[in-house]
Amino acid sequence: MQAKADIRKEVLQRRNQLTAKELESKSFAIYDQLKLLDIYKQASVIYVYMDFKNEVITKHMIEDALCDGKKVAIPKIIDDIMDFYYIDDIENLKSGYFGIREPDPIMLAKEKNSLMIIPGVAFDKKGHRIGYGKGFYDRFLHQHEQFKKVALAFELQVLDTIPHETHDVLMDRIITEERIIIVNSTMK
Ligand SMILES: Nc1nc2c(c(=O)[nH]1)N(C=O)[C@@H](CNc1ccc(C(=O)N[C@@H](CCC(=O)O)C(=O)O)cc1)CN2
Ligand SMILES: Nc1ncnc2c1ncn2[C@@H]1O[C@H](COP(=O)(O)OP(=O)(O)OP(=O)(O)O)[C@@H](O)[C@H]1O
Repeated sequence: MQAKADIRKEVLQRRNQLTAKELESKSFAIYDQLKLLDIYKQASVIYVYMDFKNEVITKHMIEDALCDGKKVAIPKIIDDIMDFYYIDDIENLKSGYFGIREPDPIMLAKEKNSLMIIPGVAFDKKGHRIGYGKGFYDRFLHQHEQFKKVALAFELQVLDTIPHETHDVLMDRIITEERIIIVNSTMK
């Protein structure tokens, strides 16, 4: 099996080759599927990343969610710890960690069992995830076990199997532009 670092490099290289048009259309297809899920429709709060580089675009989701009256919480890294803060306007995000747009750390989000929309570099069908290698999501999710974890990824990011460790937290669903991978069928 390939080492995590090799997989990260290879998948990022492939994801970087997507054109702006492909990014848009695939991201819309993913958002369209997410919108149909009961867990999304019923969520009054969503924890979601602000897309950067060639991640699945979340901008429209954030704008729609705020418009629909959902509370939206976005991650920010402070002293090497990731936490989530509510935002009321996407325009108020500021360039932070590695240039990712982050919220002002004013309203700390403290939900325990909300829906979390998770980014990543590579996934496998069993719900394993490789991120940028800093373990931010793993650590956060270990401390917040009750979140419903829905990952967004392009099909090119889903591999048959990826190396995993005991501290890895599994995704419940992975949505790509082609399918929804159900890892945890008991999640409602
Ligand atoms: N949109 C988004 N926000 C997020 C995350 C994420 O994956 N996506 N995170 C999830 O943890 C946290 C930030 N984690 C990060 C960890 C490392 C690097 C980083 O090293 N970036 C370098 C190298 C990338 C590469 O390997 O090519 C860079 O961007 O130059 C960036 C973000 C919190 N916010
Ligand atoms: N629950 C945890 N507690 C303590 N350290 C952890 C935990 N999870 C991950 N780490 C550490 O964080 C580092 C990166 O972990 P890993 O390679 O799993 O990150 P990743 O999932 O690719 O990245 P990220 O979550 O930032 O997107 C490793 O050194 C790992 O030991």
